[in-house]
Parts: sequence; structure tokens; C-alpha cells
Amino acid sequence: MRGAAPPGDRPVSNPNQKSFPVTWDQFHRDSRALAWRLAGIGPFEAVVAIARGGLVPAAIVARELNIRTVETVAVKSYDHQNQGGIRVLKEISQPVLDIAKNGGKVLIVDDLVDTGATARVVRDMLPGAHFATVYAKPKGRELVDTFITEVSQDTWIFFPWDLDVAYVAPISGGTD
Ligand SMILES: O=P(O)(O)OC[C@H]1O[C@H](OP(=O)(O)OP(=O)(O)O)[C@H](O)[C@@H]1O
Ligand code: HPA
Ligand SMILES: [Mg+2]
Repeated sequence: MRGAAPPGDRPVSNPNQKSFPVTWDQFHRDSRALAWRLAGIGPFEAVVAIARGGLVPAAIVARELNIRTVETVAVKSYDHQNQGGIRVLKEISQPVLDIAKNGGKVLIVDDLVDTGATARVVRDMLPGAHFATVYAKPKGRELVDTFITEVSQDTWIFFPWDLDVAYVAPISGGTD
């Protein structure tokens, strides 16, 4: 989720959705848990991060599993919380496609799978690769080989890079 609209103009939450905010600490812990799970599946010769959301978990997984070849594929599908058409802004480089073609294990990492539209497009680029995400929603879950936490389809996950520390009103509804 991202956008250039000025603060105040931007709908930051949807009343029909539950909200699941994730701190940096939690995200690091969950990404490490993903790395632990993947450690038994590799070794992987290369990791492909789906930019931008997959960049942070891919870096953490690459560090934990000592994967030195780190590639990106850039896919854009959401404006704020609205899904538009999928656009591939950067393709996977030929040397990484060749690793897979020559039988090497390639790992694809994203922050989450929601409808599965992004996963479908990237899987088609690297059909034999292992697809891993930190979080998964039911609609896209079948497209992921390994994930850590499932949330319901009507939950919006707020990642730490999209958050700031802010005042929150008390549960009782008073001002403080
Ligand atoms: O399963 P889907 O319905 O396709 O949704 C999941 C994708 O949506 C988000 O990316 P987004 O396109 O918002 O771009 P970003 O990674 O740059 O935030 C998220 O990072 C996943 O890549
Ligand atoms: O729940 C989500 N959170 C952040 N970005 C997303 N892109 C698709 N679904 C989500
Ligand atoms: Mg993304």
C-alpha cells in the first residue's frame, strides 16, 4: 500500500476491513520464522524479491540462509487499498532465469499474498521456483508454497514502512 496523496487526503483505513498493524520487531520475527521454515527446503541459489513489499523479507531471508544472489521483479497492483490491473515494471534478469532453467533452486519472496494476482504473474515467470510469503489471505493461499501467518480476507495488513507512531483515542471514547 502506498501513494503520494498528501496526509489527510488519504483514506488510511477502510471501515469494512479489520486492521492488522505489524511493527518492525514483529515483521523481523515473522520473516526469521519464514527463513527457519525455508532452511529445510533449500538450499536456494538465488532469491527473487517482489518489489517493493518483498524487498525487506527477502533481505532478511537472504541473510539468514546465506543467499548471495538477490534479484528483483517489480509488480504494481494496488493504489492505496484498491486493486487495479497488474503491471510488471521490471522483469527478472536472464542470469537468474538461467539458474532455474539449469535446475537451480530459486526462491521468490513477497510480504503477503492477498487475491493471488501478483503471485500468479510471477509464478508464470519462474514456474519451478519456491514461492514464499510472510502473510497470506485465503484467496491467494493456494499459490504460496510456504508462509507464516494467515489472516482473514477482510483484514488489511499495515506494514511498518507504511506506519508512524500516532495518538489513538481511548477505547471508552473519551479524549484521554
Ligand atoms: O495477492 P495480491 O492481491 O496481488 O496482493 C499482494 C501484493 O500487493 C502488494 O503489492 P503492491 O502491488 O501494493 O505493491 P508494493 O509491493 O510496491 O506495495 C503486496 O506487496 C503484494 O505484492
Ligand atoms: O493487506 C494488505 N496490506 C498491504 N498491502 C496489501 N496489498 C494487498 N493486500 C494488502
Ligand atoms: Mg507488492
